[in-house]
Amino acid sequence: MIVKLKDVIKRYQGNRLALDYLDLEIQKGEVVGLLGPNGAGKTTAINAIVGLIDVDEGSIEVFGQKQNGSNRDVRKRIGLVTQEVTVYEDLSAYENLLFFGKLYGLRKENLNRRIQEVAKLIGLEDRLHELPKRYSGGMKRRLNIGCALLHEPELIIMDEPTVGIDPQSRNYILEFVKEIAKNTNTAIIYTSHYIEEVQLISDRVYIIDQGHIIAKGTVKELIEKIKGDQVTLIEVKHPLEESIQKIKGVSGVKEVAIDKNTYQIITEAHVNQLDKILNILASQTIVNIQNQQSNLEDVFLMLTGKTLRDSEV
Ligand SMILES: Nc1ncnc2c1ncn2[C@@H]1O[C@H](COP(=O)(O)OP(=O)(O)OP(=O)(O)O)[C@@H](O)[C@H]1O
Repeated sequence: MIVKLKDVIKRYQGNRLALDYLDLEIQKGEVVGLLGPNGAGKTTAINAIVGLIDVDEGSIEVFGQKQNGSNRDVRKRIGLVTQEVTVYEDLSAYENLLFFGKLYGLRKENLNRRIQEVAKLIGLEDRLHELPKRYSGGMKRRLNIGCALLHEPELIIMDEPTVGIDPQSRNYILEFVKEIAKNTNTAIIYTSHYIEEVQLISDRVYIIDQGHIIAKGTVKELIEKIKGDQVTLIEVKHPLEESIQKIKGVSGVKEVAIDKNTYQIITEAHVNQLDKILNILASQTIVNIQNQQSNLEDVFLMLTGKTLRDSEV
């Protein structure tokens, strides 16, 4: 087992519970997606795994050793990509890689070989001698990730690595995470509040909400949970909060939420209550109605009664 968290509790000032009996396990070679809205506890969980914060209760083992924050051997085997980009803007990309490589104890041929390999992986081999301040946000992000990969860590942790970057860089990152997973035996923890990403790259997914794992399994297993349920999306011009309760009152309706201008409604299979629902929405201008196959977003909605997005702060 690469990582094992059991009943971990973390309280911040004011008794705010960031982790609430959190359990998490990651095996060698697995890509694990940690999916949850902003404030769910993803970063806190990562900081606890890496040993950057102390937790109040529970146990954390990394590479079979108890995590106590001061074990340098454990730190050296982890590649951490934090939410903030931490590259030196006044050093070239090459010099950044050189600097971080040395920090991890790489030397000479080994260091050079790794810089070339990583530069290729992150797609910056042609722009290695430019200053990152001339890069796009996405390129800086890729360089930042590259710096954490040089020492061939056995565990890579990426905290929302695609937030706020261009789609090209985003695809690049997703592709090379998949490539690392395929070609090496590295365990990867990838946090995100983008369902599509997690769905695309994870072997297993943990859904976290309010510091607690509310569901786990492969994407397929999670979707199985609501298999048979129907998901209906009704887009209106001006959705009304009060309609949610009314729709929930229709028999066969399991969960309702509003995402932007769209009511997301999960109903039991073979129950057709569309006419009743449309009656409730009679005073609202309907733009579009569609039925869709269930996805992880719907699993989240079923489990928490809210969409991933409306939990954002
Ligand atoms: N240093 C801190 N002091 C007090 N409260 C904190 C601190 N760090 C996090 N929290 C709180 O703990 C909870 C979990 O935060 P955390 O950053 O782990 O969530 P997250 O899922 O990573 O969200 P995000 O994607 O926004 O970073 C939130 O309620 C947050 O406000």
